[in-house]
Amino acid sequence: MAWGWIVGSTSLSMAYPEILISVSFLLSFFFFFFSYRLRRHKLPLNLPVVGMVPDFFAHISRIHDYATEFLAAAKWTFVFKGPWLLGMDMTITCDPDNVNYVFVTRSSNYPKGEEFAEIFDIFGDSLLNSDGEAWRSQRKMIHSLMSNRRFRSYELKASRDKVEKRLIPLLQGVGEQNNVVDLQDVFLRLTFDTACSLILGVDPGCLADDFPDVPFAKALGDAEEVIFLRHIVPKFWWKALRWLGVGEEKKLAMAHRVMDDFVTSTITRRKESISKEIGSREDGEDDEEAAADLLTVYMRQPTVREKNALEFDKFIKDNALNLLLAGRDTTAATLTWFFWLLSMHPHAEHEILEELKRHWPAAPDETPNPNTPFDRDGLGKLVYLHAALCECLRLYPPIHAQTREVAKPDVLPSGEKVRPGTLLVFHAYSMGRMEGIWGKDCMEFKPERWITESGDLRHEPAPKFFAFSCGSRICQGKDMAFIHMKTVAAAMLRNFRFEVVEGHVVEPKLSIILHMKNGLMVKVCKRERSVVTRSSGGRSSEEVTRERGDCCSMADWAPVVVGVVLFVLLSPGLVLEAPGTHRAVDFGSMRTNGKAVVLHTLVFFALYSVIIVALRLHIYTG
Ligand code: HEM
Repeated sequence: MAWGWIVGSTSLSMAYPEILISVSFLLSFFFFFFSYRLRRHKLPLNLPVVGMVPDFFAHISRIHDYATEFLAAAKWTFVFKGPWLLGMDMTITCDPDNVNYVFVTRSSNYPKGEEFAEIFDIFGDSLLNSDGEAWRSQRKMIHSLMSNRRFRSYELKASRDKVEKRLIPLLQGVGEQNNVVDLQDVFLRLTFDTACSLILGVDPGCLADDFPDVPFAKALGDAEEVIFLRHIVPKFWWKALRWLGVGEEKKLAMAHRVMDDFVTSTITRRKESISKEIGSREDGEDDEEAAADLLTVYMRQPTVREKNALEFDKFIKDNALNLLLAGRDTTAATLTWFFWLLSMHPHAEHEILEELKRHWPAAPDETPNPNTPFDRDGLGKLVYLHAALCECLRLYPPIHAQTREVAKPDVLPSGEKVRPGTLLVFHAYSMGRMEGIWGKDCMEFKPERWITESGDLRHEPAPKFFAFSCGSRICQGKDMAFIHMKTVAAAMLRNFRFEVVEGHVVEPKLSIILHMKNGLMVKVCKRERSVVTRSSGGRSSEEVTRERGDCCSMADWAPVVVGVVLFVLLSPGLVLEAPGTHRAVDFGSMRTNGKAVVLHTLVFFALYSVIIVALRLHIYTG
């Protein structure tokens, strides 16, 4: 074997070979022992040189559950070791005290940072990417736009319009033709049309019977995947690819161009028409019927009209893309997980339908009723629906993790010391699944936990319910998101039943947003008067993994089995007597070749890591 030649070709002899043999055996033993113990305790395996990266990649197909397991084992905070010298160590936490400390109490010491801005470079100098004064002034402006009275009523109207005129007729068509449809795709199209209408005042018509190709939507999906990759590969690697313009980075550059072209051309067209509109109206005259999207509201502000064109364009362009991402993907992802959860929990679906019946008294006739009779107050009465959405966001937060940098050395409430250069990762997904935070039933979907004894909605503090972030950077679209999601869910559930296609596997996609990897394939059936809900044919990836129970136990034993087999295979280079050759150890004379022992051990570790990674990848990806 090549390794045997390498091992044998070194020449340094050492006295006391027994010590080296013992060290080698001890190392191997500890390696087996700790790797086995760590896996039993669900902690990642930390290897020399490569750190925990092989273990991480071995579990990448179930990355969120993997993080949940090791955070639970580590009591909510864990220092993840990257390869030596690459600066990829990170402190991962799901401890609400740490969240409160970093996002609220001492937020000035924990900026998003320059690395975040670089990773999210396609969003320019937008709100999402900035810190300090630049962030504060943009946040203030966006807050004033989103709380504008005309925008607030337009928001509800636009949302209802899309549901009544597009979504319900489309689903009705799918149901009548007995077709199967991907609900995730439907929601992404719907929320893209709605977000464009609300932000830019145009409807791209993405949600249509023929499901047209939408380059912007595909580009945004590609960008989300590549930005996720930037988080998990070494910095120098993705930067080199970006510089060379190849691989995934080329995909991102192309996606960026498509998105930029769309936003720029739309804004240019809208600016002209809004200017004409404003010009044709007398000063101070306020037309209640006129469009009141964010761009229009922004342009109608007297202070903005005085701004120079460059300042204006920069603010709008940088933030439009930011808001489209914020508004489209988060809401669509939540709705997708929500409908999947309902398909698995008929009781919750039944409760929502009962609530809808109470507040939507007219019984549906033979044809689906597209009209959603809910205004802001009406939606406010749908407490159970709201609770079910919160429960979905607890278990499947679309922004599954957030990062922060450290400005000055500090100690977190959990006791971890942090200093400049430490990357903090707050894993919202794990936070919703910790027994110590949500109780023994934390893994169950129970909307009831959000309802008080008096029937009101239970408020949970933001550091605990972290789906919308917390502190000064809490999501600005939370209200808007609930209005839209409740309008969509109420209309869909009132009119249709959804059956997840038998055997469809549901699992998260590797992306900055928690989308479903395979979408959500469903059959659409018209809702009958007597509501009969059925449990779903779809299965979660966790269920699939559970079904492969033998594989899991095999995964637990894999480090030990591989270690023993590898050691036996490698042993000829270490222990066999071979006069005249330069083996690591010549048992005949008990002479040891020092370099060869080191090499032997390194080869052992390297092969061990590769085999374990390959094995685990095979086991978990099937
Ligand atoms: C279920 C739906 C939504 C969820 C779960 C959600 C969650 C979040 C989270 C976790 C953040 C913090 C991100 C970060 O700081 O990196 C955020 C920020 C933000 N969200 Fe949302 N969001 C949702 C919907 C929306 C909608 C519909 C809008 C409006 C178009 C919106 C607008 C924003 C904005 C402007 C920020 C930036 C706030 C800042 O940095 O000061 N979000 N959102």
